[in-house]
Amino acid sequence: MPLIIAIDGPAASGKGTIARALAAHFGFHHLDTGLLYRATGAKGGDPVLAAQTLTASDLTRPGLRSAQAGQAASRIAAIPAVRAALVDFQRRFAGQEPGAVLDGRDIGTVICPDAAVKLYVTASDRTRAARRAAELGADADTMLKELRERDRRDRERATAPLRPASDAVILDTTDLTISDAIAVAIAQVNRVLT
Ligand SMILES: Nc1ncnc2c1ncn2[C@@H]1O[C@H](COP(=O)(O)OP(=O)(O)OP(=O)(O)O)[C@@H](O)[C@H]1O
Ligand SMILES: Nc1ccn([C@@H]2O[C@H](COP(=O)(O)O)[C@@H](O)[C@H]2O)c(=O)n1
Repeated sequence: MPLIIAIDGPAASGKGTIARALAAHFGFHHLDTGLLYRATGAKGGDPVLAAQTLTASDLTRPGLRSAQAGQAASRIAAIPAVRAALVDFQRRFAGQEPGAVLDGRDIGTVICPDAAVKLYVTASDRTRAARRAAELGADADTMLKELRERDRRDRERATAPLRPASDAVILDTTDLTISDAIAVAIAQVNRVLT
């Protein structure tokens, strides 16, 4: 049985950083599920058709990490048929041996409700905005507005809203360095493995 690690949380909380580090540490596969929504939003046209026909090359389109691509992703992510079109791919990915780490918004609640480890990674919105501003070379106040708007949309949508699974461990990275946050996450997985 593959071991599944589900990592959810709001924008720029450090999910991807932790997910990549866990996958490298344990030799697991990693899927940034946000990229599926970013690529779907960036394709344009009918978003349901875009999700149904998503290809590997769509995931390498330039500009997918931009704030605009994040906003477009969160709009199309509220459409139930878009989400439904992406479920099978994510579940198949999660089923790979020896294990997989998936990060997103609904991994522990909808995609992999039986995941062995569930982390909900968060941080204060100002901290997240400052980190994202530094990453993109953007203004922190603009990023704060963008993150708040996206988080609100993600939390308030009717289908698969952003929320911690009832059995998720909350990992607040506001006052943690990247290496401290990774160490806490590794310890959490080791608790399940031993
Ligand atoms: N504990 C931390 N301390 C300082 N910076 C961090 C920390 N964790 C992550 N970062 C930085 O914050 C930024 C956002 O992190 P990351 O991309 O991992 O977040 P995310 O939750 O995956 O974002 P998104 O929701 O957009 O996919 C990156 O530049 C990353 O290097
Ligand atoms: N499992 C997921 C992952 C992402 N989304 C939506 O995509 C947007 C972009 O995600 P990032 O992780 O790259 O920031 C995000 O704001 C969500 O709207 C999702 O719904 N479910």
